[in-house]
Amino acid sequence: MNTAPIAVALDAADLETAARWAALVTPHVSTVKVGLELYLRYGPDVVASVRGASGVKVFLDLKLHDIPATVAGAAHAVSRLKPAYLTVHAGGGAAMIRAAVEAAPQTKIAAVTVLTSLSEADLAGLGLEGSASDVVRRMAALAVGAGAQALVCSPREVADVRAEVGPDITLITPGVRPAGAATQDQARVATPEEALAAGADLLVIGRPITGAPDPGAAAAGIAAALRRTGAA
Ligand SMILES: O=c1ccn([C@@H]2O[C@H](COP(=O)(O)O)[C@@H](O)[C@H]2O)c(=O)[nH]1
Repeated sequence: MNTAPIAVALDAADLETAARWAALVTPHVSTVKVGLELYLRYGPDVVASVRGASGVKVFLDLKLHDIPATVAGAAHAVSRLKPAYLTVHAGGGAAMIRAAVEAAPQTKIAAVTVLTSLSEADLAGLGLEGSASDVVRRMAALAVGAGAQALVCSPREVADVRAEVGPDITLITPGVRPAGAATQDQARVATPEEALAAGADLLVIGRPITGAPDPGAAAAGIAAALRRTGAA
């Protein structure tokens, strides 16, 4: 069966839970995502634990942000884990992004443009000029110019970003919530169907799946809804 273009965020407090969630969702989704909490608790071994025998793609969401030499070293260090994607913050600048790209040639470097937890008011508070879409598009152009092969943005900007960077860049969208689901700490959100229709390639979905009584059934339900609507 074809899996849905979803990366399930395995934001668990312990490795057993993360590995169990991964085993439950991998029949239905293309990718599982390891974030800072899990990686900092358990280190590199976490990747093999969630990958299991299924061969599911692993998205390493470490959001590297440091001087270019340090990011190059970190990207090189984790590239042996063979993640499909590794995140860096676009705000680290072009030289930093390029350093990551050169240090991990087998991994798609995904630049986080503007965190999906930030609202338009937050951006103004940070002194960033323009709408969220303006800021995201500026970050996207800079990151792609530095060699990033993927971008992380909210589903609300994805159509504008696609117009900015063209068809060859993988657009990844957290901030995805099925209709009626709680937004929690996400500020710029849309439904899975809206995100794909706007041009997203990979939807990051965490708590709406992992917080469900049966994460496997929740992932299967979202995947089936996307197939029904023709979105995936
Ligand atoms: O801008 C960003 C970048 C990364 N994330 C990560 O995605 C998941 C979202 O989880 P939900 O439970 O679906 O909110 C989480 O791991 C974040 O670290 C993001 O949300 N926004």
